[in-house]
Amino acid sequence: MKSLFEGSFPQLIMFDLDGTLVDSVPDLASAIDKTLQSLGLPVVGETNVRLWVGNGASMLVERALKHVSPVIDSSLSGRAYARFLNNYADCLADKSQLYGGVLDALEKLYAREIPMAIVTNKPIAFTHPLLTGLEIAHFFPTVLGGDSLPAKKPDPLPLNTLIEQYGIRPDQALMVGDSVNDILAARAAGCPVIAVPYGYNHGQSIYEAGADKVICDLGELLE
Ligand SMILES: O=C(O)COP(=O)(O)O
Ligand SMILES: [Mg+2]
Repeated sequence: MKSLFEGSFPQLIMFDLDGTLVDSVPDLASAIDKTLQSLGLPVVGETNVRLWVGNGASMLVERALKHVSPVIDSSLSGRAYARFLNNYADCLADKSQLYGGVLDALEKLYAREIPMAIVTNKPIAFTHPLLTGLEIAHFFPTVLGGDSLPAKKPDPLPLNTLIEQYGIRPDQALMVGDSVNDILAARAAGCPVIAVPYGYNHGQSIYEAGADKVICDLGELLE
């Protein structure tokens, strides 16, 4: 990471959440399948949900509905979304787990006093309980969810907002994420971006998505 920052460390690291720090798909898939079942629709399972995460909860529900139902009207969408919100609230930290190496890397970055923030497209109402459930909330004084601001990734607004809040230049911040949305947002904000290949990028390889670097373990951020 130092080579990206000419021998020093970034003054702010903005982490994506789902697919970067946390494998949240098992719980998202449970909530989606419970929602579909309650509407008399077929379930879709984890493998499909893994391809659909990354553009927020309402897009996830829309993608699941499109997969199972030839006709989707706004009433079905509305009911499905409301049920999904309830179902996911009930299970969001049941099976979700930090990826290997994440806790150790966060502890070491925290010990080096590098400010860290969360920039996720997950609704903020789910983000805080998930961070608390995984016992990593204390690392992140600032947390932006997909509905915290008028626009979410790939729009650069959340990143720009944090960069301004911390009073730094875009090239002094670093985005770390698993999807093309993270990379597009970072590019539009003018900040460097490191990607991880183990998360959710809509079934596409992240290696061709234009990150400055791809790392397999967040521990590499300390090298
Ligand atoms: O809810 C989502 O779409 C996932 O969000 P994230 O990958 O931006 O954390
Ligand atoms: Mg992600």
